[in-house]
Amino acid sequence: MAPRGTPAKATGARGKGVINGRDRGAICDSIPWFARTMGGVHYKNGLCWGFLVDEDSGIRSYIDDELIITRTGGGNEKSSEGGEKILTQTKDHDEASPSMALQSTANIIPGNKNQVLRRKLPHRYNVMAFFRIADMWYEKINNKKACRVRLEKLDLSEKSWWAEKGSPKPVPHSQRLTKPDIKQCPTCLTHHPKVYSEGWMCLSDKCAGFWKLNGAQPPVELTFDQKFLDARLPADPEIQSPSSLVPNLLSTMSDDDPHISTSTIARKGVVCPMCKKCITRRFWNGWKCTDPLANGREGACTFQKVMPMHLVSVRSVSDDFELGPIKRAVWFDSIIKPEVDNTGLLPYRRITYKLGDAGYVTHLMATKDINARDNGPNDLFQQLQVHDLGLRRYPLSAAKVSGTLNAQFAVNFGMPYKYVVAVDSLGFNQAPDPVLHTLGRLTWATERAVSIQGGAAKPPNELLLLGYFEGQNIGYHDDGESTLGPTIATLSLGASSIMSLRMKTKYYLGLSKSNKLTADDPILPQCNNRENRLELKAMLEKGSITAKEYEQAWLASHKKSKPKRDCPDLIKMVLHHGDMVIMHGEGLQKFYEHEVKVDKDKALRFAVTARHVLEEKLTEEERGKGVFNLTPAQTYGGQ
Ligand SMILES: O=C(O)CCC(=O)C(=O)O
Ligand SMILES: [Fe+2]
Repeated sequence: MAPRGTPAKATGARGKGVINGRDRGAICDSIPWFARTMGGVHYKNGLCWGFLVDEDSGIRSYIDDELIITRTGGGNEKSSEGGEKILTQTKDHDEASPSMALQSTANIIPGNKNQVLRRKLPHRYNVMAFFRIADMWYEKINNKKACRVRLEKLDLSEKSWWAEKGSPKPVPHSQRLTKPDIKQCPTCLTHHPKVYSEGWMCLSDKCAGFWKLNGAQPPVELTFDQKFLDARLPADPEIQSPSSLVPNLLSTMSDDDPHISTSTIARKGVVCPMCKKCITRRFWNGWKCTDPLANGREGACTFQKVMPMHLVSVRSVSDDFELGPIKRAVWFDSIIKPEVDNTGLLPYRRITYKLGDAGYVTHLMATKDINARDNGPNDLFQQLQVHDLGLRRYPLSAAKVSGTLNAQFAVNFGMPYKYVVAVDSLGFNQAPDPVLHTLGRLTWATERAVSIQGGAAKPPNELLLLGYFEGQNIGYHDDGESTLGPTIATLSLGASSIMSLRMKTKYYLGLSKSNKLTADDPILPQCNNRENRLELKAMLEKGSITAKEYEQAWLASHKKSKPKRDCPDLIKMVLHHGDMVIMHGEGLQKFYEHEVKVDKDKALRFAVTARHVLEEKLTEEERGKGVFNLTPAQTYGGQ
């Protein structure tokens, strides 16, 4: 469909745009009115705030210098014949009507893969201008009802930056046509504009005459009526945009504000004041437009904003009245009942949760005295903030949305640990004193937690330090099993958190996401439908049923068990400042997963995790990084 005046081939836009979005993750992090990593519309509190129109803008979409016509909801999928994406879901109610009633503004982000605009756009994602929803109606797309909107640019006096080079100045708003052709439906009596030049249609989804052209189904390809495209609502100075088009977050934060440096708002992205690129908060102490890790692929904008990192005290992140637990646990009634040992590792209380052959989780609970000793958790919490550790956020290795970063700030010392993030590791000889003190504590905890169970642990040769700003968590994951030894020890500092552990869904249900029976299903204790699974497996092994009969009986019994989707949490622990957790057993990472949720309004937490990376998989140089010699002061004896 090529309405009058639209060039057939993409031509150059006259301007450079107002914001440069390289990837969707950075856009969503930096622009408050488009914080949606999935889908084309950002809804919040009942209103539409932004539309992203990229390659799949859907059938009968339209964009020009002042107007956009798009869909508000539903999912797209490639049709079975391939090619054009088709509508697969619709919404019963439309989300655009409150925005229209309240005359709120919305913004448009076209991606450079958009074919409808036919303009060469300067960036991968581009921000246009403020628009308002001028019309809303229903159509049928792929035989499903879909809500459509027509948005008009708010300020018609200025030529749009994305207008074609050399295009004429816009006609003054006062001289514009104000109404398209409008007709009343003889059946439902509502009024609708003539949207398509092929003829007027009733656009009320409840009407018997809905979406019919002279009583018959309209063709799929339709052409917008030129009057519908030309009409503009009268100018209305009352309609104001609620925020700046180019967010200026930095102007709202004072360097002197002691509450801001690790706050939720301070880990948002910013728009570079020099080159207008959306930049995420990748660095512990601020934003840099060019990431040294990108090796020049990003251009060379020199903008950086370094935030003074105000010291967060243990007091301000600790709810405990006298700063620290006194040998007590919060009892969550975990499904796995713990063993409690008050004497074996004095002054710690040791709580161990056993998960059969898979392994065990030991929680060492610190005391007020442990925390207050020299170079103890209170000192370490402060020292880790004072030293420049090089903490930063890394791209998430399995990100669905390009540019998504791991939530936490990380730095890796010793052998490279590449499981969660591809972190470039520093040798232990570059580790500052407080980091070596944490290594001393974790080496002690690793050895003690395993030897008290009659085992022998390999000492750690890798340390990952994670910094959690306010509101950051780590979702369910495992720490990987192929390159790591079986013991993983973590020291918690600062804000308290809840660590939970559950069986991976694949083993809990015995079924993958794509409904395939899990091969070599271990049928672990606490898994769903365990008795029946064991019985069927025994029958299969005896040869009393065939593999096919097994599968059929298995699926039937699974369905009957009415399973929950995910395994309930088997272990839940409150990790206080100074506590250590030791996970031991390969099966623990293979069959189970863990998550940590930090007290949500607390400014800061560090988690320091020591692991043993298997050396066979590493190069000579990498092995050298894991060698360390602790001084007597850095060596910990459990006090
Ligand atoms: O924050 C924590 O206590 C645990 C972190 C963790 O699970 C990890 O680093 O893999
Ligand atoms: Fe982990």
